[in-house]
Amino acid sequence: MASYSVAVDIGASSGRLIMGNLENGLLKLREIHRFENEIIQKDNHFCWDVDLLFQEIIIGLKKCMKMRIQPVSIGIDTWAVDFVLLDDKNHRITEAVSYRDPRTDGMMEEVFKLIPKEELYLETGIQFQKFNTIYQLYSLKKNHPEILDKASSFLMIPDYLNFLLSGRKTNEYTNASSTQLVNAFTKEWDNILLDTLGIKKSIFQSIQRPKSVIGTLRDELVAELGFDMKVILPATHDTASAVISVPEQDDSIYISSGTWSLMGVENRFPICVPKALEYNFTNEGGIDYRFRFLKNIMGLWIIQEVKRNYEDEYTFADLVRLAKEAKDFSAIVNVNDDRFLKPDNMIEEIRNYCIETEQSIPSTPGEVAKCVYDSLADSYFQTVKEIEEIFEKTFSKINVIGGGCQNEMLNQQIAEVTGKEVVAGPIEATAIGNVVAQLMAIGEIADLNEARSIINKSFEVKRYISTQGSRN
Ligand SMILES: Nc1ncnc2c1ncn2[C@@H]1O[C@H](COP(=O)(O)OP(=O)(O)O)[C@@H](O)[C@H]1O
Ligand SMILES: C[C@H](O)[C@H](O)[C@@H](O)C(=O)COP(=O)(O)O
Ligand SMILES: [Mg+2]
Repeated sequence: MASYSVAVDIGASSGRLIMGNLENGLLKLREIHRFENEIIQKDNHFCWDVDLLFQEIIIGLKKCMKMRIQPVSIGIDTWAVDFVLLDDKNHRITEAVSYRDPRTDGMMEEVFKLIPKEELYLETGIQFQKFNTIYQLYSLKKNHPEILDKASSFLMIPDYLNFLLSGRKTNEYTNASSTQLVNAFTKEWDNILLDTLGIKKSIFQSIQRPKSVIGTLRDELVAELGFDMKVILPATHDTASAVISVPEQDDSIYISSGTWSLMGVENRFPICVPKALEYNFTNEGGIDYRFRFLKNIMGLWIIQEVKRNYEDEYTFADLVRLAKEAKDFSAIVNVNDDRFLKPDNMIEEIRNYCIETEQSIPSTPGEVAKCVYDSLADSYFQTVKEIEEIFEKTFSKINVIGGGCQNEMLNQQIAEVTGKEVVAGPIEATAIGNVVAQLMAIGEIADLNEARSIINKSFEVKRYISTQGSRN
C-alpha cells in the first residue's frame, strides 16, 4: 500500500499542494491544488493573508478526500524571515507583515549601533538583507513595544500554519537560521544577541530539525476531513527544501529560481570570511545541519511585477518570446538595488534606472523583458565569479531549479555568459525536497543520499551548453 505524503510549498508568488509517493524506486508526484499568494495591504502594512493560505491548505486536503486518497503525512514550507506573534492565549496579535514592507527601513543601521556588522556576521553567518527577521523585530521593539510585551510566542509562517494544523508550536531550524538570530555554530537561538537587542528570549520555541514528527491534526480538523495524518517538519524554508532536490550536486552551483533567485552551493560548514561578508553571501541552515552558502538575487519578482504592470496581458511565455524578438535592445540594471524590492511601478523604475545610467531606455514589453532577463543573467555571472573567488575553484555546472527553470531562453543565456553547462529542473524542486524529508521521517527513505539518488532517477533535466565559451 503506497504511503502518500503531502508537500505544501508556498512561495512568494504561488502555493501548491503536491502529493508524493514511491513507486518501483521512483518518486511519483501528483499536483493536488495550486493557488496565488499575493501581498495585501492591512493596517497600513504590506502583509501575507495567512488565514487565506491556511484555508487553501484545507481546500487542498479536501481534494485528497475526493480522490479517495488518505495521505499519511503533511509538511509545510514557505518563504523565509516573516513571522507572527501569539499572546498567552495563543491568539495571533500581529499580521503576517511581508519582508517587502518598509517598516524595516533604517533598522539595520540601528542594530549596528548595538552590534557591529562584522560581529553579527561572524556569529550568524547570515547575509545582510534589510528585511531579515532581526530588523523586523527591532522595528517592533522601537515602534510598537507594547506588541512585543504582549507576545508569548514567535512563530515563522510555516510554524504558524503547523500550529493551526496540529496545535503544536515549534521553530524549525532551516527557517530559523534566516532570521539572523541563530548562532551558526551552536545552531541555537543566540541568547547574547537577543539580550543585546532587548528582545525577550521566552517567545522563541526550541529549535526543531527537519524530519521531526511534531504531531497529528487537531481533532476538529480530523472531524472535518475524515482522516488524520502526521504533521512533519520538512526543511520549512522553501529554498532549503529546494536545495535537497538539486540533481547534480558535485562540482555545481545551484540557482533556486522563483520569485527570488537564490544562487550558491551546499557546504558542510559556515563560511564567514571577509570576502563572503563583502559580497554579502549567507550561510542559511540546510537539512542534516548542512549549510546553504548562497546569495539572494532579486529574481523573477521583477518580471512578475512587469507582468502585473501590463495588467497580465502577457503570460511569462509571451514575455520570453517578446524578449527574444527584442534581440537588438541592450540595457543592464543592477537587479539587487533596493529600488526594485517594492517600487510603485516596476517598469517605470527600470526605465528611470536606464535614464540615470545613460543607457537605452526600454519602451516595448519585449525591450523591458529583455532588459530584465539580461540583467538577471549578468547578476548570475557576477555571482559565479564571486563564488569561485571565495572557494578558489572553478565549478563546471549550474543547476537551475524551480519555476524559473522553464525559461529556456534564460537558461541558454546563463550558459552563454558563464560558459558553464546549465542543468535545468526539476520545476517543483521545493515540493520534492519537502516530500523526501517526510518519507525519510517515516522510514520510507533511509537518508539524504538515497533521497538524492531517487530524485535523480525520477525527474528529467534539460541541459544547455554555451555556444561561445564564457565572458572573462
Ligand atoms: N512558462 C514559463 N516560461 C518562463 N518562465 C516561467 C514559466 N512559468 C513560470 N515561470 C517563471 O517561474 C516563476 C515562478 O516560479 P516559482 O518557483 O513557482 O515561484 P515561487 O515559488 O517563488 O512562487 C514565475 O515568476 C515565472 O517568472
Ligand atoms: C525573503 C527570503 O530571502 C526569501 O524567502 C527567500 O529565502 C526564498 O525562500 C524565496 O523563495 P521563493 O520560492 O518565494 O522564490
Ligand atoms: Mg518557491
